[in-house]
Amino acid sequence: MQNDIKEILFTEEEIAEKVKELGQQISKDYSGENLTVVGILKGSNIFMGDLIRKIDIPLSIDFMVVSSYGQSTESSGVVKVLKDLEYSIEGKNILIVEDIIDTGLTLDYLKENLLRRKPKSLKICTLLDKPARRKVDLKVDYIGFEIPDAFIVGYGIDYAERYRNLPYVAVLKEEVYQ
Ligand SMILES: O=P(O)(O)OC[C@H]1O[C@H](OP(=O)(O)OP(=O)(O)O)[C@H](O)[C@@H]1O
Ligand code: HPA
Ligand SMILES: [Mg+2]
Repeated sequence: MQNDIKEILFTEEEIAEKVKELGQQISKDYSGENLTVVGILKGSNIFMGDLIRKIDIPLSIDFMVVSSYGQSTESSGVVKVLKDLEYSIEGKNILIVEDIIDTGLTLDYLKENLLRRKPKSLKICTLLDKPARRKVDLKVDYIGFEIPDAFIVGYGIDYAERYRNLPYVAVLKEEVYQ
């Protein structure tokens, strides 16, 4: 696994520090409010688990499973919903948690989809933001790190379902997928 890595962008320690900062900011911003954190699986699995343990106000969690990359390093442009939320979000403050925003197509679709369900508010938190590849305009409320235009793996993020268990965020060697 490690042999396929070109460069580590963020170590376990750097990620932990950033997640703590994000958790503190979110706790402050939602203090006294209800909060439902919606994780977008599978990629957000590890980030979401770490983040909610750094948020020290009462909250609920729910998940959606969506996929658009499959076995590729390019978005198919079609967001497939494999599992929907369990609960209604009407009248609730919703915080979407993503691992990475790349073209923005996944979140553009999800935002529209969730707004139709009439939440009280809808915000987005992502660990990684790759603005160079954006295809749609998107407002992101909480960003961990901005990253360069390269294919990323680790800390929940995959290539063809592999590398999610790497504890750091890294750039995958091009020869692995070319
Ligand atoms: O901004 P975009 O170009 O839409 O890319 C971001 C999305 O792509 C990845 O999901 P993927 O479809 O790979 O599913 P996964 O979370 O199961 O890996 C990632 O987890 C985001 O949800
Ligand atoms: N790596 C893995 N999955 C992704 C990426 C990436 O850089 N961008 C969008 N989905
Ligand atoms: Mg993926």
